[in-house]
Amino acid sequence: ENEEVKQSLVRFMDQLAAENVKRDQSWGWNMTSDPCKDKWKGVSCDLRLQSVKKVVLDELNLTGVLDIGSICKASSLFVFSLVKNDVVGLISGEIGNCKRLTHLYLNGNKLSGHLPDSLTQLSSLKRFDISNNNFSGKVPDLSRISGLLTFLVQNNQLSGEIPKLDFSNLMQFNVSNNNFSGPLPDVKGRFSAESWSGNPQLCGESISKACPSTSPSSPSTPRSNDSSRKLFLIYSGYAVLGLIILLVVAFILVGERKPREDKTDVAGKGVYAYASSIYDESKITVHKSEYSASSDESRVTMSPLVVLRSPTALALRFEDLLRAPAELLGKGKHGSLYKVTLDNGATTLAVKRIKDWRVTSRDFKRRMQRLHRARHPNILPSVAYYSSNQEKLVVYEYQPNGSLSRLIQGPENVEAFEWGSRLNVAATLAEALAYMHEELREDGIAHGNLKSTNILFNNNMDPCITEYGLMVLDSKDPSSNNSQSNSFENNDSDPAQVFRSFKADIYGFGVILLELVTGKLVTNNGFELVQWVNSVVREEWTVEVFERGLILDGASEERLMILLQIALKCVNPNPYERPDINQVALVINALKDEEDKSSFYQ
Ligand SMILES: Nc1ncnc2c1ncn2[C@@H]1O[C@H](COP(=O)(O)OP(=O)(O)OP(=O)(O)O)[C@@H](O)[C@H]1O
Repeated sequence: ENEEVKQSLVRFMDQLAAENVKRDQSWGWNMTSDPCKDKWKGVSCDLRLQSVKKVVLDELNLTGVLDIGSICKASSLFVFSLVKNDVVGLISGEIGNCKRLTHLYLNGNKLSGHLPDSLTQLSSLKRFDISNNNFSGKVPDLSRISGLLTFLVQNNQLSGEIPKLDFSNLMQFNVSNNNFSGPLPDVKGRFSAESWSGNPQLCGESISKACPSTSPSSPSTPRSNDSSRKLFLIYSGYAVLGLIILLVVAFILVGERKPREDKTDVAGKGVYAYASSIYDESKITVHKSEYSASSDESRVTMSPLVVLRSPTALALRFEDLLRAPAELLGKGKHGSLYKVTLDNGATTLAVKRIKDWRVTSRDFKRRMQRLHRARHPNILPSVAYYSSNQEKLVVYEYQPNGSLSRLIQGPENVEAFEWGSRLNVAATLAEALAYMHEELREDGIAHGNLKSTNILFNNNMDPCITEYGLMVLDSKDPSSNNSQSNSFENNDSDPAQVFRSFKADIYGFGVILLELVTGKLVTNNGFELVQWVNSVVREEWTVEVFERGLILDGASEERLMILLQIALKCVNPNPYERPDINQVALVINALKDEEDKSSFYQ
């Protein structure tokens, strides 16, 4: 860390009034030592970048005030935890510097005062726990933090309406025992009544308390008021009617004078307006490009693109997509992938053209809409899709930071992929897959083609699973325990087929784990890698399996071995013997916690 950051960190610790804590030589947090090299108390670093990654100061009897602006000077901070101390106040400072902060745990202190507005700037935040403190006032609008998984603020004195949040990914939520008031947000009973309890002024269906009617009419209103309101309504009715007639006449006159405008030119109308307007039209005309339909004509007629979310400020249009420069990134068994550049390079998309998917447009659309609703921060959402009888396209945002496959097998000069980060990736992916399996089991939609080229790193370098649900097992293929095919004939409702496709994901995940621990190249759906690992383990040379660099870097052999055992269970040739993803996620997350603890306290 540079001197300025170090100074801020020392200031941060001084504010915590840590003098009542015995600080021995190993404590650090002074200007004469280095947070990373000298392993300051509670500090973990990115070994390659030598930057502070985590600060965990749980249960250390710390008092004083929390100068969050100073700790945020370490802009590479991911995790900040100050659980169960006696800290009383919060100085908000430049909290926005903590751009990469994903975990903020302040629970179990005596923190009071208002929450700073700058919290809204923590756009990477996933876990937020300030429960069991004395915070008061309103919670700032956090609805733009789209990846929030945990929001725990119970046992404070917070007030105002229930804060604005993006509820779509939230898994843990509790606002109980505060002074919140007003109606509950519409979250369809996803959280138990206890999560809201202890807020006497809250109302809503989920807590069986009707909200007071907002209608202004009341029996005690004087009669004269009533009649004047009636008169006002009558006159406004006439005025609106007059205005409508005027507009219709003006519209007809203008229509007669002007030549007909291009129907599809609706840029600026907003993506959703555009999507629905073209969706209602039965057909639009587009120019053929390299990755458009296989017809030889230069102009072909197609059904429209359905836009789910737009990565650009303007509406995403199919014509633009087809006309834009496209670069072929890959041509596999299941289709091709193109990098498409729009708006003179301002927007880059990845367009997957799926080969031979025999699914009706109706079923495809239903599947894509269902996938769109099951959102998770580590699952890359599709931006748009297109379906005709000959063609299925799915559009994603282009992720410039490469895939997991590239990171594992990349040349020596790409950044070292250390053991802690590998375990982190494994735990994140397991959690994301567990979430999707839970959400989509009833619909029978598994990933279908889980492999390390389909794990991409987003702008925060968080791993994201892409192409979820775009492949389906071929029930007629006897070797389909782990091979995928698009011979899809709406088998989502066949329980045996659904079972096998979910278990094929477990196999795919097992191969990814093997890649992470061995650092070896995968070919043929990982079949050779699985064979090789099994043969080495059979000969009891298990340690030889692990990538040498990991052991040399001091990765825990015990934890490597546990991860290997999980991987081998996942790639069991018998799908019935493969574990459930929830069990897998649980064990890997426990491993990760252990790893985190050992690196915090070593
Ligand atoms: N949204 C994206 N942004 C950036 N790169 C991507 C994106 N989606 C895929 N890629 C990368 O593009 C390359 C080609 O993708 P493609 O999907 O064709 O490969 P594949 O996953 O090996 O094949 P298939 O999915 O047909 O089995 C892969 O290296 C993949 O990591």
